[in-house]
Order: sequence, then structure tokens, then C-alpha cells
Amino acid sequence: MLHLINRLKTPLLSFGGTRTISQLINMEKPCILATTFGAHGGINKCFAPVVEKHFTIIPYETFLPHQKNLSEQVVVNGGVGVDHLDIPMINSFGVKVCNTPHVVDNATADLGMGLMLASARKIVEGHHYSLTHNNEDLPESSMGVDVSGATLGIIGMGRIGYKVARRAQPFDMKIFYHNRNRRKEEERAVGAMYCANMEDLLQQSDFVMVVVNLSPATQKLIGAKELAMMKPTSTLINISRGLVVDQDALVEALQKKVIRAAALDVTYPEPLPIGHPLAALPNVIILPHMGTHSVETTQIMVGKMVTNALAVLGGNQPPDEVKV
Ligand SMILES: O=C(O)C(=O)CO
Repeated sequence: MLHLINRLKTPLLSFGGTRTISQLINMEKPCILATTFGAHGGINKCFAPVVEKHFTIIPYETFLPHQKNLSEQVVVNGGVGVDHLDIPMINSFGVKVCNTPHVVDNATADLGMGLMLASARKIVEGHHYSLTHNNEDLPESSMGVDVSGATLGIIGMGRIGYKVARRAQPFDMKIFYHNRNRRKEEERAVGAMYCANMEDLLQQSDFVMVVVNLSPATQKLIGAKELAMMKPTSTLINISRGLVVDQDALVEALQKKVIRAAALDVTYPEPLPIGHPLAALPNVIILPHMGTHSVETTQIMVGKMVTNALAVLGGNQPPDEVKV
């Protein structure tokens, strides 16, 4: 327990906040930390023993029944994406919503690169092969494709998309990006080329990485038509939200080898049910939404969550309120 408290204390202090674990311990008012599956669930598992002493941690899905019993509340989302929260509804109860922007960028971009490399070089298959075969020649199917020098298309040049581009640069990748607005400064910094038309990016990229927020405009942004525009040798990587990709269309595209492979940190639903058709495919890597799931990032994220919660409970404006 003590080591968990120490881990929690560090981010609280390193964020320049004046609050310490002792102030947390003295807090009497209840608070909600909304959690969901994946990285958010990870917060639950790693930090619940400490946080639960002072806050009520509940899944967002059960928010409504709980809200009636609590006098002062805040929903703090671990992570940046708040597409799963009905913010106007929550606000209508006088409850603020906060998230943890910025802290997720590096970890999520790292994972995107990891998925790209793992899929390109068949790292997961190689691991399983090593465990199950002895001194046999590698099958032809274990042959990967190069990342170095390949073309990467980034859909969504926000903070995470930009971090992905920065990581791709030393791999000598040719970088295309598509974004609602052209980002000239970022473009220059990483030598990326803007595709006003997503079609151009899809047609030219060896790796297409999806990094957009989920919104009505981006739901099923990548469907059968878009997959058909991609090269048959290309790989789709999704580190944004499962619903941005039409999953049925993706299953069909992977089955028919319309594209080479997919690597997904996100799916719908999450977790993906056992026996889902995606899981039966040899050319897909599926992760359980682990974008921010590292010790350091989780520590910082929990620190930010607590800082936001304490601000609201202390009657102050939280630093990361999400406004719609
Ligand atoms: O920050 C978020 O919302 C994420 O899902 C990161 O993976």
C-alpha cells in the first residue's frame, strides 16, 4: 500500500500542485472518478487501493444512479477522449467533467509506433513461433515489410498525430497527413505533406495511422470504400477509437487481402468478445486499448485526475474542465 501512496504522491507534487496525499486523506467529501475499460480500467487496478479510500470510483455507465447520493461531484476521465461521456447530460446535474490532456500524447504515440513495427515485422508471430518451434526454417508467412523508408499517412494531426510524425521522422519515413485544418508549423517541423483529400493519403501510404477524435463526423471514417483505396501491401493502424473504422468492412478487407494487415489498439465493443471474427484473422494485431497503459503515464494521469477532483471539491475551477 505504501508504495502505491508514494507513487501517487509524486505526480501530485510534480504537477506543481500544492496538494499532497495528506490533504487527499483529509478530504471528506465523496467524489466520482469515472472509469471505463482499457487504460482507464488500468487506473482502477493499479491505483484503486489508494484512490478508493478517498473517492468513489465508479464506471461511467453507473453514473446516473450514483449522482443522486453525492453532494459535490466531478467526473474526471483518465485520458483525453471523452466521446463516451454525455457531457451536456452530466453538466445538467451541476457536475463538471474533466479529462487529462497532454499527458497521454507520448504514450499513445509510442504505442502507435509499436503497433506499426510489430505488424510490419511480424513480431507477435515471431514470438509465438519461437515458443512453439524448434530449429525449423521460418515459414514464408513470417516475412515482414520494412518501416524504414516507407510512407506513413497520419489521419488526424492533433497532438498525438504530431508526436507520431516526430517518431516516424528518424525512420526516414515519407509522411503524409490529413486533417480538417492544415497545420503548417507542425508540417514544417516534421517534413510532412498535407493531403487536403484523404483519398490521396490512402492511395499513397504503406501505413495508415488513424489518430482522430471520435465524433459524428469521424464515425466509420474508414469504411469499405476507403479500405479499397489503400494499397494491397498497406497496413491500417488505429489508436483513436474503434468506431472510427467500420469493423465489418475491415474484417472483409483483411479476409480478402484488400489490405495487408491491421493493428488495432481500439475496437468496438471493448473488450472485443471472444470469438469475434477479427480475432480469427492471421493478419491482425488486437490490443485491449492500452494507449496510456504505462506506469509513468498512469501515475501522471492519476495525479492530474486527483488534482482536478480536488479543485472542484475545494470550490475552485479545475485546470482541465471539458466544455462543450
Ligand atoms: O486518452 C485517451 O482517451 C486514450 O484512449 C488513449 O489511448
